[in-house]
This record gives sequence, structure tokens and C-alpha cells, in this order.
Amino acid sequence: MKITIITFVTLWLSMLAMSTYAKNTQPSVLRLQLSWQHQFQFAGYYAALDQGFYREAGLNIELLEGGPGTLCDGKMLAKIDFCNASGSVVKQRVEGQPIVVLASILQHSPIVLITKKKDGLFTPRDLVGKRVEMLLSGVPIPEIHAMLSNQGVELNEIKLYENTTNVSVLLGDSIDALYGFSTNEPFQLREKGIEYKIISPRHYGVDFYGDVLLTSERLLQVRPDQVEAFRKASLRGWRYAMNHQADIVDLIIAKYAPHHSRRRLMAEAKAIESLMLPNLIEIGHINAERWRHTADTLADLAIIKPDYSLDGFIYEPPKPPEETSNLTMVRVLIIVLSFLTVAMVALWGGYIRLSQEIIERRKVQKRLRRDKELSDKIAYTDDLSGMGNRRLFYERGNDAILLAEVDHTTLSMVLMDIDHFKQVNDNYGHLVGDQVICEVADIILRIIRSRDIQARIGGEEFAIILPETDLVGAVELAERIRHAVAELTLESGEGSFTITASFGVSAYGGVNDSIKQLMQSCDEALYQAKHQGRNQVVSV
Ligand SMILES: Nc1nc2c(ncn2[C@@H]2O[C@H](COP(=O)(O)OP(=O)(O)OP(=O)(O)O)[C@@H](O)[C@H]2O)c(=O)[nH]1
Repeated sequence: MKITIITFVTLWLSMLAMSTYAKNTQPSVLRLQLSWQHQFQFAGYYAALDQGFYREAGLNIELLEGGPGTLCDGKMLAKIDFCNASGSVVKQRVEGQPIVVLASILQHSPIVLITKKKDGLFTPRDLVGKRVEMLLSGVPIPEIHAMLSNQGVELNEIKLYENTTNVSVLLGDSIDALYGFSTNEPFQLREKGIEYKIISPRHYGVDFYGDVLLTSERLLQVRPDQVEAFRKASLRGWRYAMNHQADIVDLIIAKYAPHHSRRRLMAEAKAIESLMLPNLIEIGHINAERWRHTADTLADLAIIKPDYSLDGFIYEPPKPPEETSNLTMVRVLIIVLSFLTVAMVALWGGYIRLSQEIIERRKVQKRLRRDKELSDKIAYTDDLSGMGNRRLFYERGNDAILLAEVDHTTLSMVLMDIDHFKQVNDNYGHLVGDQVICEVADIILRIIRSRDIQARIGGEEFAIILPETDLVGAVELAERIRHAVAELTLESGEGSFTITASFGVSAYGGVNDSIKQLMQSCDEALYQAKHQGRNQVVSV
């Protein structure tokens, strides 16, 4: 009996100890305050949560949605562990707030001014005497302020209004320009059918960082490992999000913002990509010079004092492991080796079976990947010419137009049609006709750049979208294709023959503000080229 009681008490005590241990090892919650309502702007953090990157890093992260009035500063970071803000947050640091920037997520700021196209307000100088929504809690938005100042416009020359975060005000007559994000408002305006113009600080020499990730000096002091783990897992989340944009859009709709449409979030994703530049710059990269430049801009505007200091503002990740002492390395090595030996002995039994399963699974995954690649290829390719098809042209073309709009870059379209193609078929037969289509496709693919979007969109009709190309450049390219086609010698059973082609060219902008409208303009130009005798390029 005595033994039973002792055994029971021992068991109970060990269970209690185990549960206390479990409680202690459960990571405490760290909170990230988002600056706005759920949308693609925070894609990296959703991805890090959903993909388990935070969990793998031993973190328990909670995301807090933001909204009007959310302000990421020292006061917030006294209560919340992390938050995201715009590049002008450097002002708060210079004023003495103990905040630290962990990563620069958007390399360029999305902040812009938006006007109605019909009002003809296209530059900062046009805003003199106008009503502009550019105050946040009574303070002018620094980037807009700097842009106006660069253009010699004083704040007292403008009627300043508090930001309402509602693009519909542009519909009425109460305001002439409002502040917005190039990642959000242009899409909303297009959906409402409002024609608008963007006045971007970037075009007037003001280039602040967009979203940056912040923490407090206090958290960095007491939990440096967790801060570093959070930074790394968040950036891993961002890399994942930018490589799987459509999946993250689905996740946002399913979990965070069911009221947003897929179209809206995809448009935002593309706009975010154009400000983040993940293919050019390592995500999160911080350039100290750019922060200094931002601070100088604010000092020029007398927003901050000229003798500012940025010491301690930019986070320095811990030194890489190779710089730790040799003794530590040896200790780590011994622990790892001991662990590996124990693990290998324990796992040896199941090893063979497991590796066979892995090989099998890899084979199946490879097959599925190949099948998927193949079906994607089929869905977007014209099987005769190997060029893209209509579907590819319209889907990728829409994205390209969106980027041109957000980035304020040029874009043009070329529409091309082989002349008297019916005669080729009639004289030499359909097989030779097919051969001609393939030869012309080869010429186009040889002459255009890899980022141009090309497709055979009809029988003997081809279309090309040329990003970052103006009308002159597009006409030049069309002429090169026209010459190459005219120089082509084709063979048939009845001897050789030549062909020509006609071209219609048009550029994005003005009435040509959609792929449909661009296509219509190109079509009109092509019709004119045919009408004027064929074998020529006409632009409108
Ligand atoms: N071989 C072949 N012919 C095709 C294909 N698709 C369409 N066609 C033919 O292309 C011809 C197009 O003729 P039309 O639209 O009258 O134009 P056209 O003879 O080129 O005359 P213009 O465009 O006015 O210079 C038709 O005879 C179609 O049958 C294809 O994939 N292969």
C-alpha cells in the first residue's frame, strides 16, 4: 500500500513538473501591428504565419490589423513588439523615440497625390490655390511636403485638408487632389470609372522608403534572439509571398479580408512588386545612405533639426557564425556530432523504408510538376507557331499595363497581319501556309526582347506588347520585323515566293488606357496600312 502511494505521488509530481515545463517552453506571444487593414501590403507576414516560418523559428506571432489613426512610433512600440511604418518615420527617431528599423520592405514609397484627369492638374505647381487632402492628424505628409517644396510651392499656397481615406471624394467637387497609395487607390478609381492623374514625389526627386519594419530598442536589448528570428522569418515570408502571389491572395481572401476581390488583390500584388523590386534588390535590404538622404530632405524642410543623429536607428544583424570563437565552434561540433550519432542509431531501422518512400514521393512530385508545366504550357501556347496565345496575351498584357501605370513608364502595342495570306493558301496549299506562319513567328521571336509579350492572336495575325517602349521605339521595331518578313524567301513545290506584312502601332496613354482600347487603336492603324497598299507600318 505504502509503495502504491509513493508511486502515485511520484507519478503525479513528475506529471506536474512536465506540464510546468511544457508551459514554460511555450513561446510567449509577440505582436506585430499592421499599419492598415488587411491587404497584400502585409503579404509576407501572412505567408510567414501560414507557412509555419514563425513557428519553425520558435515564435508565436499575432498580427493586429490597423486602420485610420494607426501610427507606428515609439509610443506604440512601448506596448507592441513590432510595427510597420513609412520611410518618414526617421523623423520620430531623430526626435528621440527609441525605435529601430529592422528591414526596408518597399524600396520606394507608394505615397502619391491623385487628381481628376478632367481638372488638368498634372504637376505640383498646378496645385497652387487648390484644395488638397494631405494632412494626417493635422501634419502634412512629409513626402508630399518635400515634393511641393522641391517645385517651389509653399504649403501656405495650398488649401490643406485632413485625409479622408475615401477616393469617392474625387467624384464630387469638394476637393482637387488627395493623398493615396499607388498600390490601392488607382485600382479603386478605375473600378469606379473615375479618370485620374498621379503626381508622384518620386518624379520630383523625393524617393523615401515605403513600408519598413520597426521594433523598439528595449525589445532588442532584452530579446535580441527573438527579434533576429522574427526579422529572418518575416523576410522568408516575404520571399515566399512574392514567389506565390496568387496563393497568398487566396489566403488573404480566405483568412483576413473576404470582402476584397481577387482582381483587386492581384493588382495590389503587382504594384507592391514594382515598389519592392525583389528581382533586383534583396528583400529587406537597408541602405544607410538612403536613410541619411531622407533625413537630409526632412532637415531641409525644417521638419527635423539639421544636426540630427541616426546612431542606433538601423538594426545590425548578429555576426555570422564563422566569426564566433573556435572553442564555441568545437563545442557546437561535439554536440551536433553526439546528437547525430544518437539520431542515426535510433533512425537506422526506419531509414531504408523512409528513403524508399522519399524517392517514390519525389518521383510522383516530379511527374505532377511535369504534368502541370505541360498543361500550363498548352493552356498559354499556340501549338502551330510556338508563340503565346490570346489568353496569354490578354492576361500578361493586363499586368504589363498595370505596371506601366503604377511606374509611369511607357508601353506600346504592335498588331501585325500577313498580306494576302489567303492567296498563299490558295496557291500553295494549307501546309505551306502553316509553314509561312511558323517562319514569321520565328522572325518575331528573334527580333523582340524576352520581356515583350507576344502571341498569335488569329489566323495570320500577331500581336506584341512592348513594355517601357514609346511609339517611336515600337514603330522602329515594327519596321525591323517588316523588313525581315519581306526579305524571307519561302519554298513551295512550285518554286520560291516572298510575302509581306502590314502593321498597326499604338502607345499606352490618353484614350489608350486599357488593353482593349490599345488593341482597337492598333486595329484602326492596321486597317489603314492595308488600305494604303499593305507592306507598311502605320501608327496612331
Ligand atoms: N494555313 C493556314 N491558314 C490559315 C490559318 N488560320 C487562318 N488561315 C487562313 O488565312 C486566310 C486569311 O485571309 P483573309 O482574312 O481574307 O486575309 P488576307 O488574304 O491575308 O488578306 P489581307 O489581310 O487583306 O491582306 C484565310 O484563308 C484563312 O483560312 C492557319 O492556321 N493556317
